[in-house]
Amino acid sequence: MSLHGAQLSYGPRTLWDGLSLDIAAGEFLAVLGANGSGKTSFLKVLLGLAPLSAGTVMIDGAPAQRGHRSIGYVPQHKNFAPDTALRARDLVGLGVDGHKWGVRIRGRAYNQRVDGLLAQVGATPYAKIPVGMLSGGEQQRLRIAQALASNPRVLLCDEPLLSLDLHHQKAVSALVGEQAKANGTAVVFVTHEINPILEHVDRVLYLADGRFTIGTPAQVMRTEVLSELYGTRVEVLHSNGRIVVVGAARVDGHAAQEVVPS
Ligand SMILES: Nc1ncnc2c1ncn2[C@@H]1O[C@H](COP(=O)(O)OP(=O)(O)OP(=O)(O)O)[C@@H](O)[C@H]1O
Repeated sequence: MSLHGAQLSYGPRTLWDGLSLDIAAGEFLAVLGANGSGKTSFLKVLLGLAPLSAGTVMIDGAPAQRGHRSIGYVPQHKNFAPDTALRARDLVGLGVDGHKWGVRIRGRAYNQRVDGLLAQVGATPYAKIPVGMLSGGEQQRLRIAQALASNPRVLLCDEPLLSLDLHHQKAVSALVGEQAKANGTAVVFVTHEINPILEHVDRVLYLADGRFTIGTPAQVMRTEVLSELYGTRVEVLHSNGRIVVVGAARVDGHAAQEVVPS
């Protein structure tokens, strides 16, 4: 997956410009930045849903386009309607490659694949419950299982940890990290909070006020680098293996994160 000289503007506002980036197979890229900095728009470009204003974007050797077969996508969380007539395992089944097994053919391979995915996200106990009756976090785990189902070459995740408790944040992060390393999936993971995924992240793309910086977490998550990016003093503190960005409220969008753990 690669972008070359990429620019995205909406009217007079440029979200980013001159963005060139190769994301290798097996690489885990975290996309960070304040509300409105263009994280979701970055994913939309990769999905072929938002055209670049300049530059090129290639996915798996072809220009980004809607419905690309190589892509698994975990959209930003929205709850299913309470009366959605789809059981948890059916939702995950929709992600299993229909070209191999067919959605209607519930053969052994299909069932084994769905069972394995449900187990991986800890969803086995509620496999037969309609999705609209599940909690936000339970629904989110199913969406992740669905996105992984086709063993995609590229996995795009938009704030997938938001409605998860700490235990499931860790489990899902590990699952996505393993998908990258064991299966060579290139992962782009949009998040406000780097700490739950820190051990899996290879590089960070940090967006701010129409500018960006790219590098390893150690290169990017530094006081000098983020202060330069924001054009204002931002402190990056390292405490008990956690990274805390302290600065103006607009810096990372979550005021609560700006409290240094004691
Ligand atoms: N289709 C569009 N037309 C015009 N402006 C848009 C469009 N899509 C997004 N924007 C604007 O671009 C900016 C970036 O939006 P985006 O959703 O990418 O931000 P984000 O970094 O994902 O934010 P958040 O953390 O709040 O989810 C916002 O100011 C948004 O209003």
